[in-house]
Amino acid sequence: MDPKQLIEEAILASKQAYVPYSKFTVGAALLTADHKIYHGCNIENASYGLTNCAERTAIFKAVSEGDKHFLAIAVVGDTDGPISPCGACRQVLSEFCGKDTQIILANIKGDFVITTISELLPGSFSSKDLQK
Ligand SMILES: O=c1ccn([C@H]2C[C@H](O)[C@@H](CO)O2)c(=O)[nH]1
Ligand SMILES: [Zn+2]
Repeated sequence: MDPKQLIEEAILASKQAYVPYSKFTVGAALLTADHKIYHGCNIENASYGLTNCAERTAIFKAVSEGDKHFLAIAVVGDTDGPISPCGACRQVLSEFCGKDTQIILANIKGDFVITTISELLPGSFSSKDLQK
C-alpha cells in the first residue's frame, strides 16, 4: 500500500480525537498482514496521564480483534516535521512491530518519514529479556 494512502486514513482517524485539554489531534492507521486497517485517535482524560495516544489506540484495537501482525502503521499530527511518538508508544510498538514493519511518521502538510522500531527504540526491553 502507498504510504500516502495510509497517511490519509490516519488523517481521517484524527477527526475522532478526544482532546479537550491539549486540542492537539493525532490519528493513526494500522495495516495488518491480512490487509485490514485499524484506526486510532488520541483520547485524553481529566487525569492527564491516562491519555491514550493515537498509535496505542490503533494497536490495542487490532490486538483485541486478534490481529497482531502489522505491515505498517501511519501516525499523523499537525507538527512542523513528521510527528515523533512518545516513549510509551515506542515501547508498545516494540511489542508488535517486526523489523520489517513500516512505521510511517507524518504531518498534515504531507511531510513523512518511514522508519522502523529498532531506529525508534534501540535496545528496547522485550520478551526475550524475560527468559532465563
Ligand atoms: O505520537 C503522538 C504524540 C502525541 N499524541 C497525543 C497525546 C496527547 O493527547 C497530545 C499532546 O501530547 O498528543 C499522540 O497521540 N501521539
Ligand atoms: Zn504516545
